[in-house]
Amino acid sequence: MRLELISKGFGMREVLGALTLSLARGERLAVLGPSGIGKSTLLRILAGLDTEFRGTLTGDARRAVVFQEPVLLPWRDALANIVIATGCAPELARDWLAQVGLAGHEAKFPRQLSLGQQRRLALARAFAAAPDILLMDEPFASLDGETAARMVALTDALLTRTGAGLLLVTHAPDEARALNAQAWHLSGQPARLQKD
Ligand SMILES: Nc1ncnc2c1ncn2[C@@H]1O[C@H](COP(=O)(O)OP(=O)(O)OP(=O)(O)O)[C@@H](O)[C@H]1O
Repeated sequence: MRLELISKGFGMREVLGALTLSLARGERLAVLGPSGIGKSTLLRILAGLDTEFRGTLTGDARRAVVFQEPVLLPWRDALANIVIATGCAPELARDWLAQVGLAGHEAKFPRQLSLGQQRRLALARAFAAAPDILLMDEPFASLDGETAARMVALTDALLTRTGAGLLLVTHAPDEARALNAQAWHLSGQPARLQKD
């Protein structure tokens, strides 16, 4: 997957300036920067969720996105949340639930799960889609320290096991380090990407 961005703005305001970013399976990249700089905007472009930009996005990598809020279907149980979103077989969904430590929680509804468990369900759903690249937007924010550390370790293990690439948007350099992700910084107005 390769993005050659000329610019991205909202209305008259240019948020992102020219930048080039390539990412393949097995590669890990973290995009850091202050609040409001354009990190989520960049992730949404890479995810294919925002096509209103000047530039080109090329490649046929399968992508899955994990947002800060788990964005689950409230009236469907954990298993159905994965099956409906990905179209995968129930057995595969069950296997992914087990891999994120949610075996036995298949029939629970999102409101019956803690925030940490909901985040793990969202992670299982993302991996069940068999992505080449996992795009994560502040996925560890607002979890307590221990839960966040466990989730980072789990993400690291699943990325290694599946060979998926990672683009992580975060405020936290230590998350990038813990995931062995190369850190890039967004700064300036309009924002540019700089290697650490
Ligand atoms: N749909 C939109 N319409 C108008 N402006 C927007 C829209 N989405 C984002 N922006 C603006 O673009 C800028 C970048 O926003 P973005 O959410 O990408 O920043 P961020 O770096 O992800 O911030 P945070 O770390 O707080 O999530 C902000 O000034 C924001 O107000």
